[in-house]
Amino acid sequence: MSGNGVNVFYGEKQALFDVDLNIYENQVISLIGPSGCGKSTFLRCLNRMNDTIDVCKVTGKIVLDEDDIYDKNIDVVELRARVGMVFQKPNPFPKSIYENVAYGPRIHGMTRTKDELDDLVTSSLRRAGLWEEVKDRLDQPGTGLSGGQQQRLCIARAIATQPEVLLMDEPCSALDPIATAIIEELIDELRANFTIVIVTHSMQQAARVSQKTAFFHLGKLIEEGPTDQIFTNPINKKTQDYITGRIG
Ligand SMILES: Nc1ncnc2c1ncn2[C@@H]1O[C@H](COP(=O)(O)OP(=O)(O)OP(=O)(O)O)[C@@H](O)[C@H]1O
Repeated sequence: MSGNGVNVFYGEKQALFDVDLNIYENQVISLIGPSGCGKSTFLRCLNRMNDTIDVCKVTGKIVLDEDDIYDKNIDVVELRARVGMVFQKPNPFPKSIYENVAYGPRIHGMTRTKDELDDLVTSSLRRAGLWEEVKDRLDQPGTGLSGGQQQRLCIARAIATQPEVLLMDEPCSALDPIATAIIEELIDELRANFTIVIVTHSMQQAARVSQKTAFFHLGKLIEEGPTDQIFTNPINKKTQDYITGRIG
């Protein structure tokens, strides 16, 4: 997936300026930068989540495989199945654990029989590292799980539609250190099957989970590259200032 010359405006205010970024398959890329620099705005462009904000206008081109995702013929519901999203605060539906995961495959007609749907729910919960903890209570409400379990349920829900790309907007910010460590391990495992874009405020987290890192500042993509290089040998002075704590 890639963004080319992406600009985003909220009314008169421009939030992103001419961003070019390639997102490579089966890698985790972290978007980092000080508060308000446009990380979440860019993330939300990738599955047209910004469409839900009236005053928001996106220009430029974002391509998934060969498809321009802002083309008028793109079905946005289908796009969001191909580019799934996990939010900052776990937000399971007020439904059973099973139904949370079965919802997407059902509305997208991905399975033909109940057995197939059961298999998909099971495999999604397994991949999200939650199966062992919930297999005996699939009919209980998702909202009854712990915060970390709820976030893994949301990950299971997002991967149940077999997306190509998974977007994560500060997925651990509402979690304790143990739940965070579990999610970070999971992100590393999921990389085998999905491309992951994660917004994080934690440079330690970016260093732990991602192969690529992109640094944003005041709406501009300042620098991107292999995570090791960004954190040990950044080219741009602004990146250096950020990673050493001088800005942000
Ligand atoms: N719905 C909105 N309406 C108007 N302006 C917005 C909206 N969402 C974001 N902005 C503005 O766009 C800019 C970028 O915001 P964005 O949330 O993308 O930054 P961020 O880097 O993700 O910040 P944070 O780390 O604090 O979440 C900010 O100036 C913000 O105030």
